[in-house]
Amino acid sequence: MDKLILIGAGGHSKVIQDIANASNEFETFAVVDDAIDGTNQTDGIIYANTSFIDSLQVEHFKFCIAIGNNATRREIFATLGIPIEQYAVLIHPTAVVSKSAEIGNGTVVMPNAVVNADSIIGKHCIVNTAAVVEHDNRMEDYVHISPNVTLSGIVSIGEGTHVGSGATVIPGKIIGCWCTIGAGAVVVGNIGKHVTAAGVPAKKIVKN
Ligand SMILES: CC(=O)SCCNC(=O)CCNC(=O)[C@H](O)C(C)(C)COP(=O)(O)OP(=O)(O)OC[C@H]1O[C@@H](n2cnc3c(N)ncnc32)[C@H](O)[C@@H]1OP(=O)(O)O
Repeated sequence: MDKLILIGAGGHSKVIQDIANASNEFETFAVVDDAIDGTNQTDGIIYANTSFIDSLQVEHFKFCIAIGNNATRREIFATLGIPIEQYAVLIHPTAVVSKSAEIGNGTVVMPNAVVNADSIIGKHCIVNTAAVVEHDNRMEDYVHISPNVTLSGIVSIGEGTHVGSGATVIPGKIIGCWCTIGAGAVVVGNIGKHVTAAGVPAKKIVKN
């Protein structure tokens, strides 16, 4: 079993620990976070400040940036400098992932999610609980697909975009990078970069 180190100790990290426990492929060795002072051990897991990683030979461990915020995952990956091959792909045993799908290092696929044929998912993405990523999707790095989202066939999602809980994207649509799609939205047209869109059909939200 690979020894797993989770970076981040919040709610998202707890769900990832459950995935690691359920997978029989990983054992959680440590949870590190900038908010933890010093080092302690609970139930055989080390809880430590992020600087704990400096004392380790990273090639002996697998890592996961267990933080929900997409921009923060990108920043931490860049700051730590741990090679991408050391980041785990974590897939809950109840998730269904096509053999022809590709999933990048650092990505987590949560319980009951589905990733269908020939979809390509980037690095450090989150396919959250019961999300459906249909066939031939393209998802760049640092994307978060929230619980119960449906991405229909041949959807493309740009880097860092967050699709909110229960949203649906109809087939063939393209959503640019660093967008936020509101919970429950139905995306029926392409969406540009850095856009927040919500509603049915999804429309850009402009803040005054
Ligand atoms: C396990 C997990 O928890 S994973 C995390 C999943 N997280 C999510 O799904 C969150 C998704 N985020 C949202 O839906 C947010 O409401 C956003 C991003 C769409 C908008 O957030 P903000 O920018 O803070 O906008 P704000 O709350 O001020 O609302 C702006 C307007 O949009 C409306 N609005 C906000 N969210 C939505 C939505 N999902 N659908 C329709 N309209 C919405 C508001 O009613 C408001 O309308 P008004 O100007 O007429 O009063």
